[in-house]
Amino acid sequence: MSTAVNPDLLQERNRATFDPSQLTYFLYDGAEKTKRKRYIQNLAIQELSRMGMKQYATLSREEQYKQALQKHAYYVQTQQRLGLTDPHEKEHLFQAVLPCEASPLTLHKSAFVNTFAMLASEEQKRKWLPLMKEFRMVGTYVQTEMGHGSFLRGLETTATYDPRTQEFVLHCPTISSIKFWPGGLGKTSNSCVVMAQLISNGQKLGMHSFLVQIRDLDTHQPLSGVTVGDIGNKFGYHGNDNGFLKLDNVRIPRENMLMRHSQILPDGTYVKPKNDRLMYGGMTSLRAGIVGVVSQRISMAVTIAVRYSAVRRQSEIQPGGGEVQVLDFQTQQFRLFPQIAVAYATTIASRSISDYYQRVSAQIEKGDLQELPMLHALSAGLKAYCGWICMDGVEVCRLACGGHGYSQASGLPKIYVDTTPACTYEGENFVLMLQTARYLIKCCRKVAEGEALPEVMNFLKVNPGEKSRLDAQLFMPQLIQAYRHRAGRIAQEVSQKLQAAISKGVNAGQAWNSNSVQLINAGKAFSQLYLVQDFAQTVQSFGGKLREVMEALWRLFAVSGILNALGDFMLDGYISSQQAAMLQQRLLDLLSELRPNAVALVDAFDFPDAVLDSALGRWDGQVYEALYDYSLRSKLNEKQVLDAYHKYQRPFMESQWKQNKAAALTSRL
Ligand SMILES: CCCCCCCC/C=C\CCCCCCCC(=O)SCCNC(=O)CCNC(=O)[C@H](O)C(C)(C)COP(=O)(O)OP(=O)(O)OC[C@H]1O[C@@H](n2cnc3c(N)ncnc32)[C@H](O)[C@@H]1OP(=O)(O)O
Ligand SMILES: Cc1cc2nc3c(=O)[nH]c(=O)nc-3n(C[C@H](O)[C@H](O)[C@H](O)COP(=O)(O)OP(=O)(O)OC[C@H]3O[C@@H](n4cnc5c(N)ncnc54)[C@H](O)[C@@H]3O)c2cc1C
Repeated sequence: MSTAVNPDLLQERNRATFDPSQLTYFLYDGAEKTKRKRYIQNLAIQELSRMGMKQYATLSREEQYKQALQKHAYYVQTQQRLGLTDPHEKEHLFQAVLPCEASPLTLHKSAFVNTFAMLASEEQKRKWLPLMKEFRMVGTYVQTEMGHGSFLRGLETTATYDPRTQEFVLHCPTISSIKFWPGGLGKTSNSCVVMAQLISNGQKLGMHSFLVQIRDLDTHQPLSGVTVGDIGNKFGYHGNDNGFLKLDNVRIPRENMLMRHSQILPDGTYVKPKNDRLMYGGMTSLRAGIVGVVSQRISMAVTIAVRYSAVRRQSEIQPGGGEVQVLDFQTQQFRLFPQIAVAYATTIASRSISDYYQRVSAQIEKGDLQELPMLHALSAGLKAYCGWICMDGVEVCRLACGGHGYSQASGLPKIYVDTTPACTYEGENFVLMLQTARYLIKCCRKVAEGEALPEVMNFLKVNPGEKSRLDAQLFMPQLIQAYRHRAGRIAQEVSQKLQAAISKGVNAGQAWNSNSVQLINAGKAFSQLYLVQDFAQTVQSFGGKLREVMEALWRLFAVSGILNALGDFMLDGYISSQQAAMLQQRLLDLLSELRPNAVALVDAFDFPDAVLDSALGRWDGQVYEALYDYSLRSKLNEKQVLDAYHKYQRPFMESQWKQNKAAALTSRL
């Protein structure tokens, strides 16, 4: 394959008005850490290539599973070999080893060990953490059942305490109570944290967590009373053996209930937790982490689509003027540039929610639970909102690549099927957004009662007759104020509707359901406000040319967000028709302004080609060579005439021939 860089891409890189390495250093915390990231990723990419790893998309389900295990083992061993302790360095390595290739071992650390560490007592941690860390115990987080996932109080699996033997009896009494979906459960895990309804002394005590061994640690055979397996093929995520588990009166010692926050004493007495929401801590941590996962996915997808759009030439703008780069079409810019903005906005939000998570969990460790409701509302809202916009964005990128976007060679289907489950797992997005709305409504009540709010919630003190002062300059404070006003207005309006319904005698549940579409909108508006503010704050920390470009990108994010939900901003007359028309025009101006920097903005993400795994998104832009090479490697091309021709196609053809068969058997027309 040619080693030259495609001249269109070269030209794009030459015409950028800022130095993308400045942005790369921002993303990876400086020049030194960027160098280290590149070292770690290149090492892994070269070693894996020498180990003969195959392209994920060319493998069967079983092969994807096997290769993912092999790669995950390499990931852990390489971490140890290089002595990596920094979580970012581990993440860089992971990205290079398993880019969008669901591994059956992902849940071991992120959900099994982490949840265990959060919910177990010190004594339990001393006993089991070493076994988990050295992979004697390989585990997952087993919560969802066939019949219930969102509604945790509806889970049916029981853990009944037997004081005579000081054991819990774990049991799935019905078909709907079979645990279903947990990652790595089907074939890989020998242990798990199981969420089950605790029953002691005949009392139902709600959902609690238990450490349950499901397979022999040596032979890996399922233990007695355990029925476990893979759930079968899915939309994607094939490297992962999402599984089912049926527990049939399985007995575990009393010490296997995770006892940090609540306990069962030997005689069956229940000791309540200080706050029963602490049980959900593992989910909150993953939700915060998922914002980072989806931001990475959209960053990859938009890198592919923008680079490809710079080398793809199609149609003329001026008759006779020659074919243009498709990136020059306004419609292509309209589709792709907002996705670059989404990629940066969500990346920035993922950092701040992760910092906030760390801060609040440190407070929780010390027994201060004051900020837990805010953390829950924010992590749920951002997980849902970022999940949605990143998933939609990946598909926009795929469609913007035309026919080749539909080929696995583009890398985009692989990214999409890895992004979309983030809207479902760890809390279905609508369900989570309603949790965010629940917090907003509580805050609205506080406003009504004159109580103090956390600083970030002050936007809920809405000035009803307010009019926007936005003009063509698109000043930051005015744009941000538009989002504050809209988020505040929607939340207050739906809060008043709820109050009105309740005072008319409608029960609270009914009132909630009848207003839930608007409640979702309130949650979205709040989450979007968070992204807009956070992105703005980061942009202000940049200087020089980088600041100019990132300010334009931020404006595009803010303006396209308003235009996509124009009704929200205009319904109460906050934004006038003239202002709306001005925003429509300014959006188009921003597209032209950003055009020279589009490639530099995606180059700054610094994804190695092996991570993008895309014929279209290659650094050198040699897309046609790569596509052709990919086709030649299709398994169907291994033989010139396939067995299926002789077995099915030929007999079928012959069955259709009306003329004398012998005559038709001539080999050329
Ligand atoms: C540090 C490491 C980071 C690493 C990051 C790496 C990332 C790795 C990347 C990729 C791998 C990902 C691989 C996939 C993993 C998938 C795993 C799974 O899918 S596990 C299953 C998830 N299942 C759900 O999420 C169920 C959703 N349902 C629920 O959570 C609940 O049922 C909910 C919230 C919908 C309702 O809970 P209610 O029915 O028990 O209770 P109510 O009465 O509604 O709430 C009680 C109070 O508790 C609060 N609450 C609920 N959840 C809370 C929480 N988590 N924290 C704090 N408060 C909470 C509520 O807001 C409410 O508050 P008030 O009473 O209004 O004050
Ligand atoms: C790839 C993948 C990996 C997973 N990994 C794990 C894992 O490791 N461990 C684990 O335990 N689980 C796992 N799950 C399960 C996952 O957490 C659940 O599927 C998820 O929580 C959604 O629950 P559900 O399937 O019951 O959806 P449902 O709740 O049945 O959702 C169906 C519809 O009902 C709506 N709905 C439900 N409740 C409400 C409500 N109160 N208000 C309004 N609408 C509502 C939803 O919005 C949705 O549109 C995984 C799932 C997937 C797809």
